[in-house]
Parts: sequence; C-alpha cells; structure tokens
Amino acid sequence: MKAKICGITTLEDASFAANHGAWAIGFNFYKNSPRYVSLQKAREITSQLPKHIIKAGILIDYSQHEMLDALEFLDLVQIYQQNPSLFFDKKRIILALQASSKDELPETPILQEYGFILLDAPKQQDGLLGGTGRLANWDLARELVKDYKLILAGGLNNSNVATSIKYVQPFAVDVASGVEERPGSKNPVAVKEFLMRCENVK
Ligand SMILES: O=C(O)c1ccccc1NCC(=O)[C@H](O)[C@H](O)COP(=O)(O)O
Repeated sequence: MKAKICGITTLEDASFAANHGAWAIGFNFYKNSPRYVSLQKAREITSQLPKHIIKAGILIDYSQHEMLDALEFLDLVQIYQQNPSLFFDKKRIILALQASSKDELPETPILQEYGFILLDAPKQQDGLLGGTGRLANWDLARELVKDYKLILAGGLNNSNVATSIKYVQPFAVDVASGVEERPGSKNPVAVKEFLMRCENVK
C-alpha cells in the first residue's frame, strides 16, 4: 500500500521516508501549522531527494501563481477548498476534504476533476484543518474509493493502519502526527514500522 508521510520539515526525515518505501512525502506551507516549512527550504530538500518519491505540498491561502511556482519542484499540491477557476491541470492536485458524510461533499463532477481526493477527519469546532490525529469516516472513504483515487488520512498510526487499509482499500494512506516525536519532527522507528505495515498488509 502506498503511504504518504506528511509534515516533513527536514532533509533527514524526507530521505528516511524515501529510503524506507514511502510513496510520497508532504510539506506543509500553511503558516499556522506547527509543521510549517518555507517554500525555499522545501525546494532545497526536494533537490536532494531521489526522483522516485512523490513530493507534495499543502498550500492554503496561496495564489494560483504561487501554486504554479511550487509545482516547479513539487509533483502534487494539496488544497483545502475546491477552486473552479484554477487555470492549470487539476490532476496534480490533491483535494483534501473534512467531510463526515456524503451530504458534505462537493458535487461529483467537481470531485472528478481532481487527481486525488484526500479524506481527513471531519471538521470540528477548533477549526483545525489537519494533523489532528483524529479519524476520518472510514465508511465514507469506502464509498469514495469506488470513484476516486482516494488517500485516507486522519488519525492513522501503527495500531490502526493495517485495519484501515483492509477496510477502506484506499489508493494510499497519509499520516502526520501518528509517526512523530513532536509536530514537525518524525520518529524514525515509527515511520519505518508504519511503512512496513503498509507494505505487508494483505
Ligand atoms: O498537519 C498539519 O498541521 C496541517 C495543518 C493544516 C492543514 C493540513 C495539515 N495536515 C494535513 C495532512 O495531510 C495530514 O497528514 C493529515 O491531516 C493527517 O494528519 P494526522 O491525523 O495527524 O495523521
């Protein structure tokens, strides 16, 4: 199973994930995130990574031109609000959703435009967009995999990732807080185990 290790802030963590079988790494350019990294630093990190690893970046409150600039060194951009007026290929975009049920999803033709749909934990009153360690609705995820390249996120860790994969059968899984020592710093033992569990799941 493909795994995306999100909230990477150092070359060391990025290389570790790449060398231990991650499908993708994610940088977070959202300035309010405890996992924030600058575009400049991420550009430097990506230039030293192997080609095979997918490089993704969370862009919130950035213009389309800034997104296009970021796509010079990233493979994928992750956004949190559908944007009908995007003037470039949405196939390189991960649309992240905090839906708890089908009623909260954008219309099907909108979802179909994006390369990937990431289902995260439902929105809560604290307004946090991600990295919360809270579970997504796996039943909703199970529905979405039928129609989209679904990345399952939210509260995954070494205790539940195998079960989540068997239940949801996503395109990929995504983890941030579940494999950290502290926000922005990965725990290599946990990352390695997470990736092993993803690989070994039957
Ligand atoms: O991680 C953050 O701090 C964050 C902040 C704002 C928007 C998105 C954020 N993370 C997005 C991710 O892709 C996380 O990997 C995803 O939410 C899962 O996080 P976790 O539940 O901690 O595994």
